[in-house]
Amino acid sequence: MDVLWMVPLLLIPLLMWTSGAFVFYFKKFFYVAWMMCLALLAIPLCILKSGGRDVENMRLIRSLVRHVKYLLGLRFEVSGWEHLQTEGPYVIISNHQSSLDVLGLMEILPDRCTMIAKKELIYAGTVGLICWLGGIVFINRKKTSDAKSVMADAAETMLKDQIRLWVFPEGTRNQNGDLLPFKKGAFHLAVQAQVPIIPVVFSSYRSFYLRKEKQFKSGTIRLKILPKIETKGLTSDDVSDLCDKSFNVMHSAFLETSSSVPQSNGPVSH
Ligand SMILES: CCCCC/C=C\C/C=C\CCCCCCCC(=O)SCCNC(=O)CCNC(=O)[C@H](O)C(C)(C)COP(=O)(O)OP(=O)(O)OC[C@H]1O[C@@H](n2cnc3c(N)ncnc32)[C@H](O)[C@@H]1OP(=O)(O)O
Ligand SMILES: CCCCCCCC/C=C\CCCCCCCC(=O)OC[C@@H](O)COP(=O)(O)O
Repeated sequence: MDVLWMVPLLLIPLLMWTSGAFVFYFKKFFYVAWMMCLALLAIPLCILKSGGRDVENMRLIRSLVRHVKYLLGLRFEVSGWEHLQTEGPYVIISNHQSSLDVLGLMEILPDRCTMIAKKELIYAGTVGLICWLGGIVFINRKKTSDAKSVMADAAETMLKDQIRLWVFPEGTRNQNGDLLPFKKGAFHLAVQAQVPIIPVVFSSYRSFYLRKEKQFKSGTIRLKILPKIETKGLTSDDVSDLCDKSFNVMHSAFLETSSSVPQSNGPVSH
């Protein structure tokens, strides 16, 4: 009789373990904690290697992050590698569903490529510091004039230092099953630097990751690299059309890749 009260005590952890919500919180916590630890390891290595803030640090960051997908049960299927075989600077644009996008980004990140990110990211502990060391360009989304001026400087730096920049033109994370309308910054940047745009599409995460429903299963992400869009000879008057054209090709690719993503059921093989 005395031991009967222990049954719920044993059952509760068992139920939590098998419940989707427990797995969701566990995986999210693990992801953040692991990235923080990796960043802690990367900080001294980057400082020793490059002496401080340098886009070359992204090589080391990329190699340290690549295994994380296995720990979370995620698999990437990449197509269109040939479109990244472009010399010199360019702007990569991609959709943005979650902080998990960093894993896909690191799968295909070309050399000398860094990102544009919201300035709040710099306060994310060791991750913030590693972002700064990796040369990430921080913008204040609430002050368009500041963001524009930082991006104008970035256009000059791209050309001077032969740097590629990755921008999330939706301007925020979005998991509504579609793309948000694009902000214009990435297109002004490409036109100002007169460099091509390479669109990249992540298929929908909804088959394995649902933030509101607290679901985080194993799953497959299709990463489609699309043909470059030239900006040579374009001016600021062409930015709206360029933005619409980029949105349309990415929207079609998003719908196409998302409809054919394999459903996730338990662990995946790699
Ligand atoms: C080893 C262990 C490591 C562990 C850690 C692992 C990894 C770390 C490393 C990497 C991690 C990287 C992760 C990065 C993720 C970051 C994701 C983000 O932060 S997304 C959010 C930030 N990004 C953006 O917001 C970019 C997109 N936004 C824009 O481009 C915006 O346009 C804007 C510049 C912010 C302005 O915003 P606004 O809301 O005002 O947008 P509009 O587009 O409507 O523009 C208004 C108006 O201004 C004109 N405009 C816009 N930009 C420019 C410009 N550059 N020059 C000139 N004019 C500009 C625009 O045309 C509009 O005018 P009009 O209406 O007349 O056309
Ligand atoms: C002092 C400690 C603070 C802890 C903060 C934890 C930080 C997260 C740590 C690890 C996560 C892995 C790396 C992620 C970088 C992801 C960046 C990202 O995706 O930012 C969100 C931003 O694009 C859009 O934000 P909004 O949805 O517009 O707002």
